[in-house]
Amino acid sequence: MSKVLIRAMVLPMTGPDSFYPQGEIAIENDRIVSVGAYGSVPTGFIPDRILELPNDVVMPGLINTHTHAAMTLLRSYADDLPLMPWLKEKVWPFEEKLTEEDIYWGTALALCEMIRSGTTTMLDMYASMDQVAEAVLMAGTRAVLSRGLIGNGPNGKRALEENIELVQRYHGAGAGRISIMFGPHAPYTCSAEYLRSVKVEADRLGVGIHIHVAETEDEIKIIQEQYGKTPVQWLDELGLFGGHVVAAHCVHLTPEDMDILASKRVCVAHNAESNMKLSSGTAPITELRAKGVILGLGTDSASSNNNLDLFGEMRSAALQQKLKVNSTALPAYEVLEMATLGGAQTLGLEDVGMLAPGFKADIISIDMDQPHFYPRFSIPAHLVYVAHAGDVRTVMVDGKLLMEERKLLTMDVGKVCQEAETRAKRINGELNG
Ligand SMILES: CSC[C@H]1O[C@@H](n2cnc3c(O)ncnc32)[C@H](O)[C@@H]1O
Ligand SMILES: [Zn+2]
Repeated sequence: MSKVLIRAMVLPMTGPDSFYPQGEIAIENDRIVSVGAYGSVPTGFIPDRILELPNDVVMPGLINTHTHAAMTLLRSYADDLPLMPWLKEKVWPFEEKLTEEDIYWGTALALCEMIRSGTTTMLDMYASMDQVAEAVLMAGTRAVLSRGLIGNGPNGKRALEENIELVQRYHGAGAGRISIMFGPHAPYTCSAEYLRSVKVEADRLGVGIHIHVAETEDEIKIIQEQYGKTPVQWLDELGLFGGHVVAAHCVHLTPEDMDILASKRVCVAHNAESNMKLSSGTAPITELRAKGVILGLGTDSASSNNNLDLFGEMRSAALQQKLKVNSTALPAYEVLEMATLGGAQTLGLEDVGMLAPGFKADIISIDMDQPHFYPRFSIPAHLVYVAHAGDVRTVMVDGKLLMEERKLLTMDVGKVCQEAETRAKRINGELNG
């Protein structure tokens, strides 16, 4: 039994007006007991530990709703290309060379970076997902994991079996910190028959589906030529929607596509920086919000971003919508919601994304006693337009500290960086001499 009391400025993300300049959060084991102003802690709550953080803002841990964690090994390896040549000429040949251990260490590197930038939960899509799950269990974070399924390739059938085994082995692992979804890669890499069989298995096992959708104009053209429809219409007609689905990107949508996403309650993972870097386009986030679509933020991989910093991603997402629509689009609090509660809803996690009694104690603190945070007019604006990864001081998941005073407590950062460097350079040597 552990009891922790945090004293700080508290932004609970329970509504635009809720903020405690002198707040307190009481935590018992993995859950929050109370959140309020100084003195609000229930009588009889005797903490084992008090974290005094009067100059920090404490908020829910950030949620990355679309990534490929192990691709940290390809960071700054394949730049300045559009999606299809990037995948076909650079990324897929590199990925062919990855061993299971490479994927473990690449994921560990991603988790070091995520914790250090305040991300407590990710939705991942990759191969060798047992390795990813083990890295998550070691790091102590929360994760939703999906086996990436390229159905049209020679390994499509085996990959689907692996996704089924992943559910059986890891759904609920780490005291519920890990859950599993199916990960059909995209409508252009999976046939109709394959996608139907993924949906049958997802329904049978009671888990969701995570898929790239409508990311580029090339994709729209391919699907239009093959099926005479938009990717969203095509997936809808196949019956893929209706259960829990996370559609990553959704950059190129018709008004009818947006209505389908809204009516089928498809959740959208928005990846502003990856969409900019690959020159894919600007997603219609303001319109999707207006239609009531559930929205989260993702970084995509460290190969198309090239970092996993959700603070940077919040800023980019906001600025990009302002450029596309007008300066009132996507204000700071709404972006913060996408990175916290919206992310939790996107991943189907009911007890994270807010600081409230009964919620999981997934909490971060940001050191506000730095020149770039003065004067303190608006905390949400500071968090979105000013803050960066290096401002995160404390990270807690399930009531356990993963980082304190910027020191990682669950991982040996030096060892992880060394392993990643050696492994990435080995593959580069094999490919490029
Ligand atoms: C089969 S595992 C997942 C697969 O997806 C690739 N990938 C990474 N980023 C993107 C993206 O933005 N669009 C499409 N595919 C992407 C990754 O390299 C893996 O091969
Ligand atoms: Zn992706």
